[in-house]
Amino acid sequence: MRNNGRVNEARGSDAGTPYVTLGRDEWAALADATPLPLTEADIAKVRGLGDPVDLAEVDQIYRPLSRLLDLYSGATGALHRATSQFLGERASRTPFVIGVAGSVAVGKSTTARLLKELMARWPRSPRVELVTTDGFLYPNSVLIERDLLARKGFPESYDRRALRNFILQVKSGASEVRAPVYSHQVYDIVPDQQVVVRQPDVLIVEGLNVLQTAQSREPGASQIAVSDFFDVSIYVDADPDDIRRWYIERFLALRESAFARPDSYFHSYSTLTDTQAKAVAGQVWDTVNAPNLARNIAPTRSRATIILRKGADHTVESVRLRKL
Ligand SMILES: Nc1ncnc2c1ncn2[C@@H]1O[C@H](COP(=O)(O)OP(=O)(O)O)[C@@H](O)[C@H]1O
Ligand SMILES: CC(C)(COP(=O)(O)O)[C@@H](O)C(=O)NCCC(=O)O
Repeated sequence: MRNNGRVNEARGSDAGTPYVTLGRDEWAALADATPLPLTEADIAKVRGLGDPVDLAEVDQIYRPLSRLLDLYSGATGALHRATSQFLGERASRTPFVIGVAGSVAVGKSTTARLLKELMARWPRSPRVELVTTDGFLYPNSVLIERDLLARKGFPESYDRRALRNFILQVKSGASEVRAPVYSHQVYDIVPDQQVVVRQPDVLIVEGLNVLQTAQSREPGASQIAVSDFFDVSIYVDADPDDIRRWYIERFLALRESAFARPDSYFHSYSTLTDTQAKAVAGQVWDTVNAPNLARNIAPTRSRATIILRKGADHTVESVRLRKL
């Protein structure tokens, strides 16, 4: 295998799994020689609250990832053209679709936003759109009616059919597809607001449950899941104890920023002491987000094409790449 002018032995997959695991340095060496197209100011714009991602992390982790995705995008396009040729049809435009999954507070949004910026700077300047699945959560009124408000983020709290149809339409090349919008600030779907996606070259779909399979238990349910439309998927992974800590630290920081605004659903939390805020955040984590991670999200990790494993300081320690 050629790599930056060097020749490596082909790596075997990890015993009993379809993955090969690369340590941080080994992974970083796989970037090509092109310079990082982002500056510290670009990174500051996409960095999520509490996520310390910096230039070194983007250079060592995200630059090789962008290169791999560029290769995958080219190969997927070729496969799509082969299908069209076989069918005797003119190849239609279809976006390359990437799923980004992982727990609440693991930093998926930062990963997805960084990829958007990097991919938009590929030589052919593709149009990259990013959609988060929170827009497909049922409104609070519906969640209350179904006794699901304390399960926000669980698979059943989403309108999965609408999300699936949204991706199907974008992938089918529809000229304009609309998605609802969720506000963390008001903790609900925003009425009368939509995001409009117009024939992107790349679509990134980011959310907790994007790697779920179809719910075959539901009578009459479609056997097609959102994940069936992904050309590549990325799972952002970390030790649940670290994620719990990040969640609580972010809650403490939000208390002084987002929660302090009067329109915040959590405005009453803005006056909590540190001890009280830690207890509230810990309780939300333990009763909602931790069970969702254990029951619904973590079991989907083994379906991802790429697993980014973060250490306690949020930096990526290793990358697992599906080889088989
Ligand atoms: N209560 C909140 N108020 C305002 N912003 C929030 C709140 N909770 C989360 N966020 C922001 O929403 C985004 C998504 O958060 P989350 O679903 O936990 O995913 P992740 O941390 O993996 O990106 C993050 O940028 C986070 O800072
Ligand atoms: C909005 C979320 C469900 C995440 O949505 P996603 O975009 O991942 O589909 C999550 O951030 C959330 O608010 N969970 C509810 C529990 C909590 O307040 O932490």
